[in-house]
Amino acid sequence: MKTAPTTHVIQLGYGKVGAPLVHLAIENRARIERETGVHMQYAAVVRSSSVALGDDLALRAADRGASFDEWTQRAPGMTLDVLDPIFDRFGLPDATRYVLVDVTATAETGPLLLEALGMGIPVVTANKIPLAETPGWFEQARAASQQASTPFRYECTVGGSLPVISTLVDLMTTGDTIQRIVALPSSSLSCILGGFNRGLPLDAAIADAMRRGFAEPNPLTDLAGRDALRKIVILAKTMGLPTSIGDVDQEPLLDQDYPDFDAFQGNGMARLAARLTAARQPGMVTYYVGSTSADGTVTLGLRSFAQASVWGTLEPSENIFLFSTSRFGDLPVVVRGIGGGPILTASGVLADIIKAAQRQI
Ligand SMILES: NC(=O)C1=CN([C@@H]2O[C@H](COP(=O)(O)OP(=O)(O)OC[C@H]3O[C@@H](n4cnc5c(N)ncnc54)[C@H](OP(=O)(O)O)[C@@H]3O)[C@@H](O)[C@H]2O)C=CC1
Ligand SMILES: N[C@@H](CC=O)C(=O)O
Repeated sequence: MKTAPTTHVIQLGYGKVGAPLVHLAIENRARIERETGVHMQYAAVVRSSSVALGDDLALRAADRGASFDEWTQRAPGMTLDVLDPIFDRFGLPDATRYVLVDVTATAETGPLLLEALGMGIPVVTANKIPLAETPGWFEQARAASQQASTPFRYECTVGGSLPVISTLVDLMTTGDTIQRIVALPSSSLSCILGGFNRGLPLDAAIADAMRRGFAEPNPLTDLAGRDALRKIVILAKTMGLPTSIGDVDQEPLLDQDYPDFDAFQGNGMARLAARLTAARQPGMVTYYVGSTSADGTVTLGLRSFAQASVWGTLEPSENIFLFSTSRFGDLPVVVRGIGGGPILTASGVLADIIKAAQRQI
């Protein structure tokens, strides 16, 4: 029987999403190979200052739960030096198949991901920051991917594991024209405002979003709408719009910048609760909603919808994306569901790794 070539996974990040990702990949390895022909091994897991090399380590990590202690100090910075020990051990990328996976929450990985794409190494990312916040990054990544047919997959940057980017790309590549996307893209804000809409106190709704793993490492990123903003920018860029983060007409959710979450608790929390209470109207639900239109208008802010509309049927933490297109006419294509959270996001990243290993762009 012909043996499938091995795809070596280099994973940046081993946090709330990264840890379950290793587990899912290892647990489902035989099934993945049987059903897709992709034989996957871990080459390395890289953290902020340490690295664990080799599939055997990843295997033992999966056996032992979420932590393993065989991390060694890694080269500082985020340049190709970080990957050198991996290439020394498993071979150079021209002779070895790799997929580079970013499940960190930092801009630091951006240059390395671009270098990898330039070397023909497929990139999978759930990290929105380089795509949305680093000027020109998304356009460079997409060009590098298209020029050499190197997969660049970022499904989980928007809507977690929901098929949002793939739906958008499929609509566009088959010649449909996207007129407008309206979206509730933040799982945290859906959880928080959905809970609040149903009468949960704001602090309890925020605690729920954090407990369920929706929040970013700094939860103020979600509460200030920055994470939702990143997602709307990624949708707009995927539509082919030249949108930068500063171009979005954003209604801020918080009354001021807070240095950290502790500083927000207390007065900040009370002021946000008062604002959301004031926005309440009988028979309506209020969410933090983004939209991106073909004419280049991109907006984000609090919007109220009739309880009797699809918005009134959303469960707290559900995302919804409504794509209005020329072909679909009056009835938009709708993608909705709970896509965020560590396990679901990890499953979406794993699906992207398999597609990248199959060279799906
Ligand atoms: N939670 C969710 O529902 C979803 C999350 N995402 C995205 O997934 C990503 C990961 O989120 P989450 O797991 O919660 O984040 P965590 O903060 O839990 O984990 C981040 C990981 O990145 C590592 N890291 C930080 N800087 C570097 C660096 N320079 N090089 C290598 N590793 C680094 C950290 O290392 P160390 O362990 O040393 O601290 C940590 O392991 C984020 O970008 C998030 O937006 C996307 C969709 C949904
Ligand atoms: N913090 C994000 C996680 C997924 O991207 C969110 O709340 O949606």
